[in-house]
Amino acid sequence: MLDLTYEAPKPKVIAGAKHDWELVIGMEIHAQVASQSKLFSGASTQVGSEPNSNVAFVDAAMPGMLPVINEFCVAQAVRSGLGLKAAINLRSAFDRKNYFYPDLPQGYQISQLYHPIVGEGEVLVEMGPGIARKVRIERIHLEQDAGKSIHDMDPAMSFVDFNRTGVALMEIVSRPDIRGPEEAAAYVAKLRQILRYLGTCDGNMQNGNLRADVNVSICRPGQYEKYQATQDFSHLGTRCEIKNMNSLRFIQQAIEYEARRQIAIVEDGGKVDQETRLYDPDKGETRSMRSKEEAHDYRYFPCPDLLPLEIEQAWVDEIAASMPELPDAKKARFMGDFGLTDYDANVLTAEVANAAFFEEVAQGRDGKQAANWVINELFGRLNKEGLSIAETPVSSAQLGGVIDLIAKGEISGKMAKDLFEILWTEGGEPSEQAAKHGMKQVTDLGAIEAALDALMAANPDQVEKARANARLAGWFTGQVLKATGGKANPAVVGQMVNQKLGL
Ligand SMILES: Nc1ncnc2c1ncn2[C@@H]1O[C@H](COP(=O)(O)OP(=O)(O)OP(=O)(O)O)[C@@H](O)[C@H]1O
Ligand SMILES: [Mg+2]
Ligand SMILES: [Mg+2]
Repeated sequence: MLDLTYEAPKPKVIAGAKHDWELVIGMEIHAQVASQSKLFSGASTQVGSEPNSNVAFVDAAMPGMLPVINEFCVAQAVRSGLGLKAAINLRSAFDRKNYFYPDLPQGYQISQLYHPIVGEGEVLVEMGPGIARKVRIERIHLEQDAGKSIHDMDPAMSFVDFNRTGVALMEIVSRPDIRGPEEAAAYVAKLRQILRYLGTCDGNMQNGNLRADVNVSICRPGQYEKYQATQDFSHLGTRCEIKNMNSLRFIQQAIEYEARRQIAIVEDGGKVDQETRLYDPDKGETRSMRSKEEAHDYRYFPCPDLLPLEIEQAWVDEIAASMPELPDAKKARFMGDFGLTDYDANVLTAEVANAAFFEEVAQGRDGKQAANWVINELFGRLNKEGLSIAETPVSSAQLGGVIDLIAKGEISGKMAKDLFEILWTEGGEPSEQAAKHGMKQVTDLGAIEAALDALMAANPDQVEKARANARLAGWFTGQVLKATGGKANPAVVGQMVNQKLGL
């Protein structure tokens, strides 16, 4: 495997009225666990069902109902942890996080504050070829999602849908190692990519399947290094937490706005209050939701309904043995085995299904050529039509067939594009379609020779001129190509012309 060595990108610096400021960002990502049933009940996690149709008695907090842990959700959390190179805690425990809200029938959320299932890990976030930052993961804990309040159905009433109540979430908490808006977006994108490779979260941000709480603070240059050296947070500024972001673009806008807001406060001699804020994309600003003083007292305590969660190392090892190849490893392998550029390798490994398709096309063929065809022709066309790779009308075998015809000199690169178009609309076997549509280049030496002989016989003066001046031989090549309707292979014709003219 190729060893990718990286240098760290520079932190973003914002010039205030008085000083330069650096950004410090830490994220809490809520990722919905990909699972058929909920964390503590057998109710379905299906989205788009009739409201309140996927609700077990325990989800609705009926008296006397007890939660039963879903082993598959635990396995998914372990798999996610392994994917982030994190320590797996063989013993973890659930706590009650108490608060009152209409979409939370229990009046508490079962979460893991003190003993999360996953400990420290890391994510490599690339900011360009050879430039990447390691973002440390502090922990991943399992918790229940809440239901959904619906306020827009009736002007006078509110409704509540408990279908999402009790669905398993992983809260993935990073250290404050992210140093700018672009890095923050790249971090979320990378995490999403890893989870999708692992199959532990669908990562559909629009549906809120993956959402981020973004913690932002500012500090003077040099302060962050002191924090890094000591892990002492007092070197950093006070953080504000922007809740529930589910768009990479808005995450960047919110961070930028929030940093400038904090800089203005501090340069004005004020102090940043630690508070929870919301981003309003229409106004492009964050506003306060609640300050530290108003913060919930969650009255955390160990959930008496659940025993501590004990898992065995052998089970963790079993999960580790079934891990798929992850994005960084796949990218390095594509660059090494297929000679791809950093850019092409990123594009081809962005989604695991795309990577698999590319590998089928590239196997036993020229990797760079396969990459060009997959990225420029296939992905270009899929994008234009709004189709996913699963819906492609041209299979990997068909695309491979097109590349083989070019490699054998049977069709030209230009014709190959026409052939691709035919396969896209009509389907069929590439070689047969090329023949049927008269695309195959004449590599039949007999046919080329006959055309050339006739041409030389009809133009004795041209023959003489070309023998005296080799640069005029190209005329014959051009004429033969014309005579064969552009289907002769130019290299083959050129060679034969030289040979016949004795050049
Ligand atoms: N000075 C700071 N600047 C930016 N981010 C910070 C700073 N200090 C801490 N953070 C980040 O804030 C996040 C804190 O998340 P954590 O889940 O530990 O606690 P919380 O936000 O207090 O609790 P809750 O889960 O109830 O929101 C982490 O991602 C951490 O890296
Ligand atoms: Mg948190
Ligand atoms: Mg938080």
